[in-house]
Amino acid sequence: MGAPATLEGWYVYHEFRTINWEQWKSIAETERVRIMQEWSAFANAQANIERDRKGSYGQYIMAGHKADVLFIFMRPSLAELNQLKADLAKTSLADMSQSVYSYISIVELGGYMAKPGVDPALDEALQARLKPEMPPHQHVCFYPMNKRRQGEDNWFMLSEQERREFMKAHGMIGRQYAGIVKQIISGSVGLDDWEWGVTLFADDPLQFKKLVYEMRFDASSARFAEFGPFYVGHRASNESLAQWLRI
Ligand code: VOV
Repeated sequence: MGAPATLEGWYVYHEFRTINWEQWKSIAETERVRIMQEWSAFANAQANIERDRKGSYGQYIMAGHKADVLFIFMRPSLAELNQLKADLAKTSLADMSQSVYSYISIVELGGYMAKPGVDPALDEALQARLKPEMPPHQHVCFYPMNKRRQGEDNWFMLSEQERREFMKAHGMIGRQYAGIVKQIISGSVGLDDWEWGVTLFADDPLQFKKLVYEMRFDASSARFAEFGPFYVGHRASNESLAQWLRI
């Protein structure tokens, strides 16, 4: 036995924030407009970096009490994500909000996704999955998860063959959602509190429920998966974020 080979791509930083509404309402309209203009410049700079294929960026408005907004950043290095954390903190919108949750991980693919005899660094399709552009879908869903280590249900004590079979069945369910739900699986063992971060993208949020529920009945989730909190939201352009915040 031994750890299976994995392929890693960009580091991922999910930043969840809530707006300090009292403070936001207490400032002048002109100041709110200035803050949102400043934010748009920040977000546009992120979009340019994405266009240059040096990272990726998404901004979302979140449902429920857990967070108001989610910013997702991907970069080649952790140090770049740490710089981004500071750049974000220096914006005026950061002064009007606070971090309520964050998640650090790295885009991960099973090593057997590599084509035999082909250098993964030269496989363009693989590289596009390891360094993904933020999918354009209208909705996002994030949750962290572990694979169980309990009695008979210990994922990490299975043989490679067994794990492969479980993941094959898992992949078959996922494939039925091709073009409907896109997943970015990021590994976080040694990086954050759970073993993986799951980020799903879909135009119709109902499809998150359908997919996650269907997977619950598959052994790889039914027997082995443990889940953290779920976050769901919709994609926000600079204009729609400003509109959402308008008093
Ligand atoms: C959109 C659907 C979708 C599709 C097509 C899909 C396919 C695949 C394939 C083919 C593979 C294996 C190769 C690899 O890439 O590693 C995986 C791998 C993985 N998945 Fe997945 N998954 C999906 C979706 C999908 C969901 C919704 C979840 C959350 C589980 C749930 O119950 O809530 C998930 C989890 C994972 C994890 C944690 C891993 C890594 C496990 C490990 O031990 O390595 N995944 N996944």
